[in-house]
Amino acid sequence: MIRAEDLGELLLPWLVDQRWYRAKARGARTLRTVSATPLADGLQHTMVEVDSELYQLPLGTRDAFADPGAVIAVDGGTQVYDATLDPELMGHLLTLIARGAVIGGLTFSTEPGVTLRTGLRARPIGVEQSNTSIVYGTEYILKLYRQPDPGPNRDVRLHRALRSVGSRHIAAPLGVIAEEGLVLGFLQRFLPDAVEGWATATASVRDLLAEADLYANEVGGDFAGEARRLGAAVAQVHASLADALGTARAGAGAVETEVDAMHARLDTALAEVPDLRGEERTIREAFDRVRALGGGLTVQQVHGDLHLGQTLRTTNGWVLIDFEGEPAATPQQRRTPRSPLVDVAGMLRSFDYAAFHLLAGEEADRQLTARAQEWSDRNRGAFCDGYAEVAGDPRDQEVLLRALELDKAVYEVRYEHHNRPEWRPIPLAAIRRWSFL
Ligand SMILES: Nc1ncnc2c1ncn2[C@@H]1O[C@H](COP(=O)(O)OP(=O)(O)O)[C@@H](O)[C@H]1O
Ligand SMILES: O=P(O)(O)O[C@H]1O[C@H](CO)[C@@H](O[C@H]2O[C@H](CO)[C@@H](O)[C@H](O)[C@H]2O)[C@H](O)[C@H]1O
Repeated sequence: MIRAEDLGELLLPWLVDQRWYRAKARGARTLRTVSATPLADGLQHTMVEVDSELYQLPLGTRDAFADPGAVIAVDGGTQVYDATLDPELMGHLLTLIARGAVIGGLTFSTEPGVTLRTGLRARPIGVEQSNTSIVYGTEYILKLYRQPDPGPNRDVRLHRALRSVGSRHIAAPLGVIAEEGLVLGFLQRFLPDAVEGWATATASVRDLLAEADLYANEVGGDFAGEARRLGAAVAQVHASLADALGTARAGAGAVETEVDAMHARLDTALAEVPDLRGEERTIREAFDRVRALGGGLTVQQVHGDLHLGQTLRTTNGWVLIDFEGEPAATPQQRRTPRSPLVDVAGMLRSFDYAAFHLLAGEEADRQLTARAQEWSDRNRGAFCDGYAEVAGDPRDQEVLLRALELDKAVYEVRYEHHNRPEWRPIPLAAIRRWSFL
């Protein structure tokens, strides 16, 4: 058995370097192996506690692993590495799910009625992610939650709920890996023809910025039709979630709690990012206007962390992925029903990101800024039009929508500050633009 403690000195800096390691700013000091389960020759499933937070770490061991860059440590002449990078070892996981295996405390299961094909070539998806996903052939994708949530897994629960009412806008859930009630892995249908919404949207922005003399509706890569269809798809997902899991009326007390939470998130962001201070008053006023709405709000389960990177355009329309909810929220907060406008606000912010990301860090150019603004307005509008074709027009709830967008932008300023400082000007500039309205 490999004990993470024995690899401590090498494992800790490696962990802090991983995109999925959440407490980057704090670093990592202590390490404890919580469970170590051999799953196959050279594959050990490991749960470790890093400074009292639980992480999932499948470890591989070989005399010499093909990718020397992936090696974490050498233990008595054997290389120890991140097993998610080893196609053969990841192939075992699919076999275990297909068989419904139980090994130690780990259970592998398929969803009712699902029969899996095994022996498919496994490959890591290879994009920067919060978790780690492995693709099997062109058929399945397995997400391994790096920091699994205690209690019911929201991603799995919401996918099952959407599946139960026949939603066309998700990738079908196929199987689960769990340990003592903790969901560690989620297998879904892979959509091989899918293109990320972020990629298609930003290609369209590039087209526009390259065409000095054409308007957004005249360039080849106009995105407004897609933005409208995406708006309709998001509204349909909201309707399906309401069908499957119900809606509720959040009374005045719950609205107060929501507004207080926005202020608290702003307090945290202000303490970490002083650049926000100039905008504090405008943001707080926008939050407080929500208190005056009275009458309460209709709330339900929503996506919770919706942006263009969580949308896939397939030949059959738009699909939403990753229903874990906002990474910075606690599991309890993520489970609390919220207004569907939370997702609308997330998408509207994302159109603004797509429009302005090419200009971040550049000397302000009035012409390019105006073009980016044109793209943003056109596509934000089209998204709301599409949403309104299926449900109420989100723009009719202007006060709430504005507060939620600002709340999201504050979250983004903090997110970028810690993860991509060069992108921090994108949400900051958006907040400043609103400040001058
Ligand atoms: N069903 C799927 N079919 C095709 N690609 C997918 C599918 N699910 C996820 N992806 C790809 O994997 C990436 C990461 O998936 P996601 O669920 O967002 O993981 P994470 O929680 O790690 O961010 C997505 O951005 C998308 O490119
Ligand atoms: O890792 P997740 O997908 O759960 O979400 C986190 O990372 C996102 C960045 O990948 C971040 O999204 C922000 O950047 C996007 C462009 O890369 C943009 O489309 C989003 O609108 C913007 O919020 C997300 O906020 C964060 O939770």
